[in-house]
Amino acid sequence: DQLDDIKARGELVCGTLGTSQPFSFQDAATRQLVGYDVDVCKLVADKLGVKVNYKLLSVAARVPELNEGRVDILAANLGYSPDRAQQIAFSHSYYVSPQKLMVRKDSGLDSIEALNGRRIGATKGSSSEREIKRILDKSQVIGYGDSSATYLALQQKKVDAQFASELVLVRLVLQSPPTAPVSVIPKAVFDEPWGLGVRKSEPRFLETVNQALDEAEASGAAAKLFDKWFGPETPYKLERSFKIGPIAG
Ligand SMILES: NC(=O)CC[C@H](N)C(=O)O
Repeated sequence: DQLDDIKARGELVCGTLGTSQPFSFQDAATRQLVGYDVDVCKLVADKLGVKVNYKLLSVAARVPELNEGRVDILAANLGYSPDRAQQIAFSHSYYVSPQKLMVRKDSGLDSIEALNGRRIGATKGSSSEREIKRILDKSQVIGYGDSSATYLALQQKKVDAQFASELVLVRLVLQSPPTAPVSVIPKAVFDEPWGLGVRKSEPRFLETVNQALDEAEASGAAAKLFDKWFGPETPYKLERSFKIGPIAG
């Protein structure tokens, strides 16, 4: 099975985004791929005693690349949703993402309810795109290739709001200060657990992945990784509000 294959090969092929600071991105100084998703995948490789080979994927390509066997595992901002869980298996959750709406300040739109019936931009193929259609069911949801393209559409007034993970939104504003000032509506639309993705046909591999995550939780290594990427020394200054564990499906 896949677990034996990976060990024999000596390499875990991990699909990640590569464009999503602080989850997976190129370090400006070293040019290395770094981030929380990158480190979490490395925990799994270490448990298996193999090296990791990262493959960069778009948001929409993640599930097909996994199911067609071109990567072993996804560590790619992958949010749990019931319909996605029909297609792939999720590991225990290693991050919980508040999902938020960002608007232009001059729009006067300042609540989740005010956006129902408006145009909302989200990344094509993301759980954000799918879920916001369901929750704000009077809205027109427009999909863009990635979060930067959606952000541009918000700036250009092609959409009234952008829906994404809080840190994706924070990062967009830090990276390219808006020409039109924006604000994030403080109340989360929902909290999305993120997991590693594996093929449904590989329960033994999934079991080992979960062991690696659970061991990192028990040893404190997972909390350390959280602090490294999101803690007081980072621009985000977040406190860890979750523990690694099974996703309540
Ligand atoms: N833009 C993104 O990073 C998309 C991530 C989103 N949480 C998803 O799983 O689809």
